[in-house]
Amino acid sequence: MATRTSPSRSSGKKKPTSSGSRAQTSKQTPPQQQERGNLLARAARGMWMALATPVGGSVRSIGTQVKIHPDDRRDGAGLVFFLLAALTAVVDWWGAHNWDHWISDVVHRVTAGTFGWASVILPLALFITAIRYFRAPQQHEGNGRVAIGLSIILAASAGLSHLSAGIPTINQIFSQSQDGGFEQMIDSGGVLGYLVVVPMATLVTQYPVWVVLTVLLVVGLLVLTDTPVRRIPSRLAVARDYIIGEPSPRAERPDAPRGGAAQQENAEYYDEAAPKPPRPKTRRIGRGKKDYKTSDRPSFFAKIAGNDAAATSSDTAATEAVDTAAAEGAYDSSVHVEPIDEASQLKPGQKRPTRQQQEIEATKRAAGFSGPGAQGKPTSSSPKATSVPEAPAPAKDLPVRSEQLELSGDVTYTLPEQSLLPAGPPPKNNTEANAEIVSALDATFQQFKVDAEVTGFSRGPTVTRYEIELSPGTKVEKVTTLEKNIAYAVASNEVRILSPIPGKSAIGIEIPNRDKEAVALGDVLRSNAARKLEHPMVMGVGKDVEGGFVVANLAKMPHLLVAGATGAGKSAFINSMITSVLMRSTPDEVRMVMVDPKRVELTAFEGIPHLVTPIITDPKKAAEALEWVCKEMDNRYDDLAHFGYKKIDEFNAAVRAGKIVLPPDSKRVLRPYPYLLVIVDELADLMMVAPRDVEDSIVRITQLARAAGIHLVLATQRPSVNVVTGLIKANVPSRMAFATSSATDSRVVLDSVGAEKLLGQGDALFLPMGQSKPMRVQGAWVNESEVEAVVAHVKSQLKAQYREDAVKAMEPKKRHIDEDIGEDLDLLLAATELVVTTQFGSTSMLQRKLKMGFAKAGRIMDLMESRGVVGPSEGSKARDVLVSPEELGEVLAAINGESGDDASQPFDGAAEVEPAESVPTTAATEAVDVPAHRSEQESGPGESAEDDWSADLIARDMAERTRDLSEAVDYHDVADNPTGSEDAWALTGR
Ligand SMILES: Nc1ncnc2c1ncn2[C@@H]1O[C@H](COP(=O)(O)OP(=O)(O)OP(=O)(O)O)[C@@H](O)[C@H]1O
Repeated sequence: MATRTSPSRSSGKKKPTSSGSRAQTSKQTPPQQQERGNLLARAARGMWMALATPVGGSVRSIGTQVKIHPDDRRDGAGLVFFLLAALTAVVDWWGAHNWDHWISDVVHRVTAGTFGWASVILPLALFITAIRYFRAPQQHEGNGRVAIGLSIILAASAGLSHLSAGIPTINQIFSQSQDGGFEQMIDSGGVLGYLVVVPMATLVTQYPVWVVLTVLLVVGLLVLTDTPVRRIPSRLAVARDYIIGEPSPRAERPDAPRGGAAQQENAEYYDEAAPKPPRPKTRRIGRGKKDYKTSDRPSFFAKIAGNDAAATSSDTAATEAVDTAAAEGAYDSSVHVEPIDEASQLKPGQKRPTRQQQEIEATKRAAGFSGPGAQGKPTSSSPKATSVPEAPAPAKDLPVRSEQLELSGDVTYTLPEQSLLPAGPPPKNNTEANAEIVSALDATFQQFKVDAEVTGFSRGPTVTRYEIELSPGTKVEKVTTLEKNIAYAVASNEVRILSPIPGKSAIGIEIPNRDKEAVALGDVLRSNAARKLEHPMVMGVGKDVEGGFVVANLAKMPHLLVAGATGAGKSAFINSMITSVLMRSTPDEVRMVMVDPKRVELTAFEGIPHLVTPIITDPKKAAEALEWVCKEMDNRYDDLAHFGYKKIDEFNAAVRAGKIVLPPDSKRVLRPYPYLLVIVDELADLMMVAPRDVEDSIVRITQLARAAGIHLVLATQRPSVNVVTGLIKANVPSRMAFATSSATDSRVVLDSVGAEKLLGQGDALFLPMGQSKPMRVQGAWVNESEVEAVVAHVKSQLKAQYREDAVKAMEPKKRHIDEDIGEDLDLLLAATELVVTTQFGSTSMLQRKLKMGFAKAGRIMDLMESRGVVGPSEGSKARDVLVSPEELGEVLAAINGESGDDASQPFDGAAEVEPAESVPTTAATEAVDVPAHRSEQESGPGESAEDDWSADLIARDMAERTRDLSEAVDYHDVADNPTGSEDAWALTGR
């Protein structure tokens, strides 16, 4: 029944249902249509890109191959301009407008109607634009220049065409027949020509207009080709040489004297703050090698076509000289921050923010405000951005450093051009988001009846620091206790309060920008701060909270710890660091060892000539590499001691000056030592494999290597005390903390809280050696295509020549395993470790712990006896253990056949060693003696040695953290922090 009634019921409701479904259908129609529309648009776009991508690829492969990261490509737009160029060329150059076809007619009327006779240059302009889109879409500055140059040329040409046609006016044009009028427009300067000429011609006579437009045309050409007026003769010479196919004689004068004409010409590229005019730094490396010369030919043609790198090198290749000024004095301290005001002109003791204060005062005066220092309660005034972030410098060469190493051989090594690192977008100064925050802060102060006001702010790329001034008699704590309310008012939980801002009688409130900006590495390296430094180890760090550029000298740090949670920006920082060094140093000045256990972060740098060994990805080999670095350090020290120098820079200077005289029978050729930069991208991976060896090597290197020119950069995403041990920390004085996952991690890196509140993506606290408080910076960013371009340039100059001894040091060691051990090596190692660490020589313990039978345990015990690990059997009693835990590593190496000539010998030191008096009891003590050679294989399956080891480390970690926490509480008490919050920014630095 139910089955029968059901259809009737449904039929009874058929009408409404169907209408309902219709209604539903009609309701769904717009989204469906929209979706279909989206799909169609996506499909069309996909097809267009499928066409455009191969065209773009082909254009990029012509001449000097250009590599551009897929994210940066603009092939779609490039193809549009390319097709437009082709269409206008067919119509306006090859007379297709006479074909009597509506398409050619429309195109001709649009182009010639707009530009008149100047439409003949339109295809060229469109073609140049297309090429820029294909080959240099990321060079915003260059593209802007080309667009401006082309616009000026088109406007001036249209104007000149209109002049030459006798300046027809609108009346004349339209007084004739309809067609005739438009034809006259086409035959003169088009609409554009009319608009350019007629206003001028009504004011003055024709002749000055001719002059103005001709000058404008020349200016357009100069802008397009990026040619300063002074360089016109040299550019013309290059153009002539290019046309007649002769190399420019200017490029072939590597010994051109300093300060020569060419150099002076270059000087105009630099602002006055730059210490020296730019020249490409060229070095000669490797005897008998091919002579690499920068070709002068591409020049301005290359500039237009988007190959600015080649063009700039050709501009500057005219000069090469060997600088002789000595090093040390010219070098800098470790960190330089580009002041955003005229700090350099301040008198000693004068406070830096004078200009800011003046500005604020001016603002206040304008608003009728008398400040708290003057008359009590502040009235409202509109705060201004107290600093104007520095605009990025143009992409030009850096000045050549005064110290150039005298290198042997015939290879001319040219540093990468600055244009390989394009400029970033100009910094924002004062945005709507800032104004909103200012009013939110003021409202909060009013709400809580605090006599304070926002008097200004300095905007950095990631955060803005708002400056708060208090009325006399208002406690600072009234503002600092409002931290949570301020965070609520500005809808951000990342608020930090600095009380006071160092060097100012003002409280700083740092609030993240809603409209953040990236900091391009190119801009940092072209900043005045970087230009002033000549050291090859100077790196672009980023920008500080006030928008000033921060650069640092890695050699002065002298070792750096980089830490932060995953995704916080460590790898980006390391990429920027290596790229900075590649931009500024030849392989003979800086050599590098790169350890990349993650295997992906540093691969882009594989094969660069600065490398001493191929990039090391195996953590075990990395431990060996660190040992090699220790040996290299020892060798350098031997030389320093032998020749009586204290520092490698002094030794190098003496070698270059020929002051070091070798004994007559010596065959050695003395050469300056390059700086050695050792980069470890994940320290934790190394510490897992061989904690003691790695720690030992790092501590040795960090303690001594500075004078030997060896510098370590250690990065880790696990800044816990078992990775960054107390010893490592004590010897690595400079720190770069990206966002950490906890305040404890922040304390491990910086000895203070603060890093856990960073925003990620390059936001960092930088604590260079000797500074008491960390500085907040936004790390410099270099994208993959920029890295690729720099690496390609460097590799094109020279192939990597790895150091044989370094490569050999990492080859697996030959092992001489005793025959009587046979297959039982792993068991013997595990048993030795067990017996020595427990100091208990019992066969039944071996049976239990290592899960082996009685016969096997007896045999292993005999093997240990024959190697002096345990004494002879004493019946049912446990055997004496003759090796102390301190000697375990040595014994294991001997059994493992790793100790060279003595490998096959039984360990014979045991007899002289007193058995350890007691087994270490506390976790912390045990952890110190944890053997370096444990592995899963070596430990028994039931009670894994790895587990023991982890437990030890956890115990150590706990101990350290407890100590840190207690210190934190002490510090907190001392620091008069009424908020009771350990996280207050006021406490972040010591
Ligand atoms: N300086 C920066 N400017 C802008 N964005 C950045 C910056 N640094 C990092 N980022 C962004 O953050 C992402 C993660 O950065 P990065 O790979 O360097 O992190 P990480 O700390 O090395 O992480 P992991 O330890 O997992 O490798 C980058 O892909 C990038 O989008």
